[in-house]
Amino acid sequence: MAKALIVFGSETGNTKAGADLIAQVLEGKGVTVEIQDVREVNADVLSRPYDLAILGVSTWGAIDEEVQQDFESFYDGMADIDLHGRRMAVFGSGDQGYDKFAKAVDFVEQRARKQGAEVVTTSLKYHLHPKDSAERVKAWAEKLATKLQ
Ligand SMILES: Cc1cc2nc3c(=O)[nH]c(=O)nc-3n(C[C@H](O)[C@H](O)[C@H](O)COP(=O)(O)O)c2cc1C
Repeated sequence: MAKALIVFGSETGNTKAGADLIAQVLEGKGVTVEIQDVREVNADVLSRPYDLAILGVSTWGAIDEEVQQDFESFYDGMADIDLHGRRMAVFGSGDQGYDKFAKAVDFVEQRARKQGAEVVTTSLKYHLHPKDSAERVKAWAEKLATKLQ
């Protein structure tokens, strides 16, 4: 059975809600999912033998590679990890009212690629709570599940 890791950083719960929804879809497809709050892990967790690591990060300011505050040390730690051979995907909540919508997702995706990871699908960005984008979020998770077959 495929194993996926989801690590999320979430200030007000919007990215966490996405993580929960994605986990629910993957589990429904028979994937074993471990969800971790980014405050509880460091980037070394990405070296463990998951079939897919999914990173969820929200955006609080979009300058100088800014990521959600709890995610900062994990993001810094990613720079020291060889991710060749690792399969990853990235998602996160933002607010479409900002010029740079959900930019932290791009920063994390770029870092994953730079460290050698294969990013298996286009990163997912949604506005605020995923309830208004639930179908799109679920479709994204279903696409991830197909990558694990
Ligand atoms: C001070 C502040 C700055 C923010 N900056 C951005 C931004 O630059 N781009 C964006 O898309 N959203 C921005 N947001 C919106 C958050 O990303 C959005 O509320 C998101 O849903 C929070 O997700 P979380 O609860 O998972 O942390 C900002 C919010 C606050 C309060």
